[in-house]
Amino acid sequence: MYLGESHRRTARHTLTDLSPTADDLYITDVPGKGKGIIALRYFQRGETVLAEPPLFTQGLVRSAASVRAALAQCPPEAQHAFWELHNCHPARGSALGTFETNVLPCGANDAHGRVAPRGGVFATAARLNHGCAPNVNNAWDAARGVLVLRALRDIAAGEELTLGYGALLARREDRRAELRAKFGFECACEVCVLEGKARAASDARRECLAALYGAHLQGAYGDPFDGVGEAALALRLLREEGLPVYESSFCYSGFHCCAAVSDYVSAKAWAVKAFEASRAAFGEEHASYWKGLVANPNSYADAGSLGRRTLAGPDSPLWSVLGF
Ligand SMILES: C[S@@+](CC[C@H](N)C(=O)[O-])C[C@H]1O[C@@H](n2cnc3c(N)ncnc32)[C@H](O)[C@@H]1O
Repeated sequence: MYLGESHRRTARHTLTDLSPTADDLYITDVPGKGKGIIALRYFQRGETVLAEPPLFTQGLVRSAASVRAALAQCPPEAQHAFWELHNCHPARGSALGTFETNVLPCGANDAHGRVAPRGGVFATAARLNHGCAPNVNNAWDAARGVLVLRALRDIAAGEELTLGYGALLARREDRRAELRAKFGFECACEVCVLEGKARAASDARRECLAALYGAHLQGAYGDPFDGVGEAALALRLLREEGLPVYESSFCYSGFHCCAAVSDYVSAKAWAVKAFEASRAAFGEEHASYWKGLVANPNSYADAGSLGRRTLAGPDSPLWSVLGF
């Protein structure tokens, strides 16, 4: 959502009443979504948008009693902030329902089934609405004990910040069904409101991405040339769908295939792209793995494991010529 100049002025007018918790963001009503967070300035891709400590955290096994006990240890203003939050699970009671509506991982949740050992509730980040083409990503900074939100792409002043709550590589009906079941809402994001041919094209791209993601996660590339071509195709589809959060995973496939056939020029180009995507989504520290491979792609464990061939980097014109 991009708010025009007049909306921004109106929104700024309400700012004084809403006491923003960060100078560059503010929380306000967003049509059809309850409250949401609006960027008050331009954020560059990879920039930290918010770093916030939790009000309190809980382990994976939690109950209304454990939430209430943790809350009782919090200062009164934190308790007040918690009770102000949305509860989309009223059947689970006010304490547990509010916690489960707003919890974000304090650790890594990933595609390999790793689940963060704790979850926390954050006064500002809890106001992030879901988007099927999210513009921020969340990562837990264990050293500082804060949740960090980073811009996945450039964000304009006046844009709403959105996070992916569920599986994004799925058709609209499947995404909506998951969000309805888990959070009780009909997604009103800019991808879900597409109709006709635009919606069919989006569904087809996401279905193709889901198939590629599943195969590449298992290293099922087939021939290395096909693996690199599929990775290039995936990057194009991700660009068209506004899904940069998956870029580094596909860059890994491109890198792996090129390094395996000793094409270190192309491997390096994939590693550079993976580094940039990983840093934007997860931060410099997380991306350090790629820094080493940019400098020395031949230090990769599977480097040179297949016969020598020349493939191509992610931005090679070859891929569009060949229809990838
Ligand atoms: C974690 S809260 C987000 C902040 C919330 N809007 C509020 O007012 O505090 C999750 C709830 O926000 C609403 N929501 C989030 N994303 C939405 C979307 N894309 N479309 C419609 N409602 C959404 C739903 O009511 C959902 O249960």
